[in-house]
Amino acid sequence: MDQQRLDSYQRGTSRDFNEHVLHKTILVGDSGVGKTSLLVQFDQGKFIPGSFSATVGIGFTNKVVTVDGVRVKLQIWDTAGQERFRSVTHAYYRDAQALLLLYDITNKSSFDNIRAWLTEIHEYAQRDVVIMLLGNKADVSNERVIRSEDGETLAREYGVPFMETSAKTGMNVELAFLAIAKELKYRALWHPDGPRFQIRDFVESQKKQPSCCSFS
Ligand SMILES: Nc1nc2c(ncn2[C@@H]2O[C@H](COP(=O)(O)OP(=O)(O)OP(=O)(O)O)[C@@H](O)[C@H]2O)c(=O)[nH]1
Repeated sequence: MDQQRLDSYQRGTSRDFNEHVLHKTILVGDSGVGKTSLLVQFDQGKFIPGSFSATVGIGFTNKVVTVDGVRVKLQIWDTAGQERFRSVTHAYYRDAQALLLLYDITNKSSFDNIRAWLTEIHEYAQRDVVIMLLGNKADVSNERVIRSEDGETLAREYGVPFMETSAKTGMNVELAFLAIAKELKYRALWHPDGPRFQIRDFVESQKKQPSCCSFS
């Protein structure tokens, strides 16, 4: 991009915002938390139970999200949760603009490992990367072992937005990517006189809670 176009792009007056910018977004979290399923639900609007073998290494899907009339191109990378692929996935953190960090609400160790994931993210990713915490499998209420409040408390501690999702029912799946796209668009078109956008407030105002929570 030449300087003039870069300036107009940064002022938010460029018409080719979507044409030039691919926003790299990465899905991370323990093996089996539902990263591939979440991406398939977002990309294809469907859930195929038990159909995916564990992700090997890393792969990506491009998806355009329309935010306030602007098309934001997300390049969403699905990483392998298994420990043995960790050195491969670290290399991808560096130029990521957003990270969706997942745990499984029916699996305590996937939640306990979130702190270790955040330590890795802080070590390998850019300092200003957008991070969102997602408690997935919110549809499985009878096997829930992590309360929604626990996810909220952890997210507050790290200053990141949080919501529960279900790759099965689609609950909050689009919202998670929309919120990321909105934040990235806001940053790219930031202008001191422009409207402010707070991703955490947006998520809090939009997110749906699971219809039934038998766990207490
Ligand atoms: N009920 C329910 N099952 C889910 C949900 N998301 C994923 N699953 C199931 O959980 C299992 C693991 O899902 P994957 O999407 O392969 O998990 P992953 O995080 O990509 O796993 P790795 O590739 O090993 O890192 C599969 O059997 C999915 O069908 C969900 O929201 N609800």
